[in-house]
Amino acid sequence: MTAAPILSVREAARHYRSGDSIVKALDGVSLDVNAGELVAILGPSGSGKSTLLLIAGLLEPPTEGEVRIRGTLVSKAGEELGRLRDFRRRNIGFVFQKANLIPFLTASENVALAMEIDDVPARDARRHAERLLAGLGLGHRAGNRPTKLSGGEQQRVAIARALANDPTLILADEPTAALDGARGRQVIALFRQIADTRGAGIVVVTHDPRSLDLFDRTIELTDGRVIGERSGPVRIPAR
Ligand SMILES: Nc1ncnc2c1ncn2[C@@H]1O[C@H](COP(=O)(O)OP(=O)(O)OP(=O)(O)O)[C@@H](O)[C@H]1O
Repeated sequence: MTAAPILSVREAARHYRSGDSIVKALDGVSLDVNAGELVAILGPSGSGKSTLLLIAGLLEPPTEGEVRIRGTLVSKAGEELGRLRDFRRRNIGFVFQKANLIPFLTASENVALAMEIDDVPARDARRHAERLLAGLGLGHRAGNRPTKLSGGEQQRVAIARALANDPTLILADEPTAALDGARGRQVIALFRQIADTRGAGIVVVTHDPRSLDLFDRTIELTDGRVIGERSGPVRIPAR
């Protein structure tokens, strides 16, 4: 028997009313992501990339369509998502363009907090946070506050925080936008490693063509619809 995809979005639409007109932010998009897969979402500004992540991440309900996580129907049109808060915290890790760390907490406290909210005892949470940070090459930074960290380091702390509850699905919205090319690639390489070693399904919205060779698949959106899908890593020709 083949396992159900980690994430399955079916015919998802999200329409917003804007004055007298309707904005079709998403207009019938389907997407499956399997364990260990790293998928890129590409598309021009306003094409619906963030909306797709919000729906996949159970932060917004679709206006039409449904979302399954590991085969279980969790979100569909018109359903309230408040009841899924715990489910979301345990199963889905989010990484955003800005790291959004809490400025008065150290790196390890920021990561530990994600576990303490989930009732992990503080000492265990701190120990696990330090292990995660060390695994991301930040062991020496665990005691630093965010202002003492570079942009790339802050983003790695945010990734450690997203990994804290060992999610099966990780959703990242332009996580490398604030980073230079080399640091951006390091972040995507980290996602590649996490997909390979933990079997997480990972979806990354990106504008950066330079790291596309690290992805298993790219999906291109325009005007809320999928206009292209490519399997297999994109090989970037040497210049
Ligand atoms: N809450 C909202 N109310 C009304 N319109 C919205 C809302 N959220 C998004 N939209 C519209 O839906 C469309 C898709 O937005 P979305 O943020 O998903 O695009 P995006 O591809 O992520 O863009 P960007 O690359 O600029 O972040 C846009 O036209 C946007 O203005």
